[in-house]
Parts: sequence; C-alpha cells; structure tokens
Amino acid sequence: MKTALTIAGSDSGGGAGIQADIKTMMANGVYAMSAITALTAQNTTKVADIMEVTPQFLAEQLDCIFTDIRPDAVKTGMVASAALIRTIAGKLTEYQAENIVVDPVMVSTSRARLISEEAIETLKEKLFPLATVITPNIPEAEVLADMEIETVQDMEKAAEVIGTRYGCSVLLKGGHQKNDASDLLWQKDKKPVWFHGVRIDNPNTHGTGCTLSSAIASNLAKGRDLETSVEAAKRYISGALAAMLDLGAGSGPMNHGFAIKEEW
Ligand SMILES: Nc1ncnc2c1ncn2[C@@H]1O[C@H](COP(=O)(O)OP(=O)(O)OP(=O)(O)O)[C@@H](O)[C@H]1O
Ligand SMILES: Cc1ncc(COP(=O)(O)O)c(N)n1
Repeated sequence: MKTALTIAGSDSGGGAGIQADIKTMMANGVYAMSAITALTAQNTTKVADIMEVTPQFLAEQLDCIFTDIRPDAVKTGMVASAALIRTIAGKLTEYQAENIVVDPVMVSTSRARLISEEAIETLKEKLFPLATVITPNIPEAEVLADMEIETVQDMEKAAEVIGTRYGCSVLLKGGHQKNDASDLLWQKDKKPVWFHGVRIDNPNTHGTGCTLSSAIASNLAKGRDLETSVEAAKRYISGALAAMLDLGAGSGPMNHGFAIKEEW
C-alpha cells in the first residue's frame, strides 16, 4: 500500500487540518500518517485557541515517521511559526522526501489568522523550493504575487509570478471565484492547464483547501503525475462537496466518506 504524510494542525471540529487530511488520504486509498504542528480549539464558527508544538517535538515526530514507514508523498498545511517551518524544511531535506505538496495556509474560513508574518517569509524561502507544487487560494496568491486578482487573466499572471519567483509549480485555486470553481496549474516550461469545476451550491466549504492538497498528495503517492493527480483530486473534492453534508452553525465540513459504504 502506498503511504502519505500530513504535516499540519489539528482541527478539533474535524473538518479541516489533520482530520480532513487523514480522511482524504484514506478515501483515496493510501495509508495516512501525521506530524502535528499545532492543536487548535476550533469549530465551524471560530478558532478559539492555538497551542503549537515545539520544533524539537515536531522533529521527533518526523524522525519516527521517516525512519520506519517512509511516506511516498507529503502534504504540509497549517504551520504557524518560522521555527517550525525551518524544522520541516530541514527534515524533508535530510530524508530526501519526494512528492511534496505545500498548502500555504494563512487564514481560516472562519477568518482566524493561522500564520505569522515572519513565517510567510520563511515559507517562501525554505519550503516552496522543496515543493512539487504549492496550492494557494486567491487571497494567498495575492499576498505571494503582490497583486490583486479579479479576473481569469489576473490568475494566470499571478500563478506565473509565484512560480517564477519561488521556483515551484503552482496550483492557483479558484474556490473564491463567484461564477465557477476552476483552478489553474502553472508548471515551468509547460502550457498552463485549467481544471474546470462547476460551482456546487454548498456553503459548507470548511476544509476544502486541506482536502484538495491531501487528495493531490495521495495521488502523487500512487505514482500518478501532477496533472493527473490534480484532476483526480478535483473529482474527489467535487464529490465530497456534492454530498451536501450540513453540520455546525458556521461554514461546515464536507463528507469525506461519500464513496465509502456505510454498512458491513
Ligand atoms: N462551491 C464550490 N464548488 C465546487 N468546488 C469548489 C467550491 N468551493 C471550493 N471548491 C474547490 O475546492 C478546492 C479548494 O479551493 P478553495 O479556493 O476553496 O481553497 P481554500 O480557500 O484554500 O480552502 P479553505 O476553505 O480550506 O480555506 C478548489 O479545487 C476549488 O475549486
Ligand atoms: C488546523 C487547521 N488547518 C487549516 C485550516 C484551514 O481550513 P479552512 O480555511 O477551511 O478553515 C484550519 N481552519 N485549521
């Protein structure tokens, strides 16, 4: 069985972070492992508190994982501080990790800030160069490309600026667009590819970013190329959104197990 690792924060509400990642990896047929960067006290309406692990404890988790069950792919999500990002970059380099998907998580759907200013700089400098692909949403891409994004042409320009500036492939996610949910893949020396998604009329989108990046990592772990992995991940997230789960008072989680049978 192929294996995947998520390096991210725990969401006590179960919709995003480590919990979304593990559910996604399992539903995509790979064995899931986790290295936790922070605990969040969180539900669909708020992030009430955050407790970070120490860089040393994160390093110990990564050592335990890589010296026993080697991940075929790695996804990183919420990493709030520069010291933790440096630890991750150091360990991924030390163990020559492959198929790395970096989701540059900055702000939650419930509008809580999940990364420090200093850490954004460290992400750019240390983690992006190791990434097979990074997966910013539109607000994150605006920060990374220093430009406003309103049109499809703006998305194409921003993806090129980010990819060229940081030396990695970029999947610019269009979930924040009004009319559709189309994502753009930019890869060096290749024609940009659009993944067209029909907007599903579901306000419950907590954890969509975490889920998409984990689904991409799961497919890379299975040996698929990046384009095929994004295509499969899009199919998976569309299914999870279309299942129309409706839990909690805020923007709720998706049904990650929509394709799993309920009775045994
Ligand atoms: N209503 C929707 N219908 C269909 N696909 C969607 C919808 N909302 C988001 N998506 C898709 O979900 C994926 C995640 O995109 P999005 O832009 O929402 O990321 P994000 O903002 O990082 O997510 P998060 O909610 O975790 O912060 C993308 O593939 C996007 O196209
Ligand atoms: C631990 C953790 N990681 C990531 C997110 C972002 O997900 P979303 O933007 O859907 O709230 C989150 N809310 N919590």
